[in-house]
Amino acid sequence: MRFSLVPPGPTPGTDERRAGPRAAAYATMTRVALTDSPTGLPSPYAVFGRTEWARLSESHPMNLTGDDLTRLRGLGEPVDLDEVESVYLPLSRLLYFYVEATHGLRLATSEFLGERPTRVPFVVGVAGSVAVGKSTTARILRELMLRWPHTPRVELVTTDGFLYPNKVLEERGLLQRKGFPESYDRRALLKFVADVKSGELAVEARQYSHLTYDVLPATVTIRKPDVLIVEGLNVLQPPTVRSDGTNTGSISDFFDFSVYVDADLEDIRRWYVERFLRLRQTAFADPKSYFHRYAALSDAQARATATDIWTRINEPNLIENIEPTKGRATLVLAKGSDHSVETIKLRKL
Ligand SMILES: Nc1ncnc2c1ncn2[C@@H]1O[C@H](COP(=O)(O)OP(=O)(O)OP(=O)(O)O)[C@@H](O)[C@H]1O
Ligand SMILES: CC(C)(CO)[C@@H](O)C(=O)NCCC(=O)O
Repeated sequence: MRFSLVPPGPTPGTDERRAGPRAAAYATMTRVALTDSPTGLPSPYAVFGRTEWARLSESHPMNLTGDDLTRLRGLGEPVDLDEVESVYLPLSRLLYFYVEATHGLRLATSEFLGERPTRVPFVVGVAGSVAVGKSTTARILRELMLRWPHTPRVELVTTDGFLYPNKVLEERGLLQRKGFPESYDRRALLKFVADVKSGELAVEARQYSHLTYDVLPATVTIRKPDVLIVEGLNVLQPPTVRSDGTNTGSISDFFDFSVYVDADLEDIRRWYVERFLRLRQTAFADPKSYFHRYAALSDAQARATATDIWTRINEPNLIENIEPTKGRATLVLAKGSDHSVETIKLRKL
């Protein structure tokens, strides 16, 4: 890696302590970045260990309580307050800077065009595999943003609501491809995000039920939020060119920031299977659950069923469609086998 790509900061081990926590974190990043270039090309990411990253929250107060976290945590997600403080609080601070800077850029465009400036919703994408914990990540980020000064309106929408109904998936032979890009009404999703971003007063978001394993008839109205978080497997998919030469467009074109929640494939598979085992006592026990028939399975049978669903559907989707979009994210949260975030990669180039 060329030296010029290393960000300005104190020389490691010399000015580090004197220059404060941010500089110390930079110094660590520099050391990692120098060894993080397997292709020989400069990596666009600065890489932080959790301790170094934690220092970047400066002295922002942690105002999320244990009760808040219990409400936000997904099934089987062990995220604790220490993780919120060391991983998500600095990220919330960074996002605050991004929101302000993006608004500043828009003001410049308005001034150039001689138009009255308007506040455009800031859109954050959260991507990653099924069962990696992205819904919890999205919910925690929302909660921290809600605590910013001036209490912004932050809405969270999952792309699951834009899956085609099971009936349509069945007709198209896509029921075993749920979560693959073609199983979503991508045009409706794109229109939804574009409408929110263009300042429409009220935009309808479709909803999904994991209980019935289908989209819901009722929509939810999104009214001019300051921040919109869009969480889903394939939110970072690039646009593609149709056979007639036109471009499909992509919701990621509307993102101002994106997060990819990453972990080793074996770990995610294990989390998926363990969650499936736990769901037998909770969601599957409900007769309305699409998976109710699985509630009575033994551990071994449940493991086999979950592994089969994972191997046929979710794993190929991760490998073919989700993982390849990782390099498009502004920030990658890499989890260790115990589910906790170990490394944070922030796009700098
Ligand atoms: N079959 C199911 N029945 C009921 N709830 C489920 C079912 N599958 C997943 N869930 C719950 O729905 C939420 C979203 O699940 P989904 O598989 O979309 O997760 P995800 O966003 O990949 O998960 P995660 O939040 O773990 O990344 C999770 O909190 C999960 O516990
Ligand atoms: C709804 C999705 C696609 C994404 O959340 C996922 O949870 C899912 O249902 N995948 C299909 C295979 C499975 O049932 O796990």
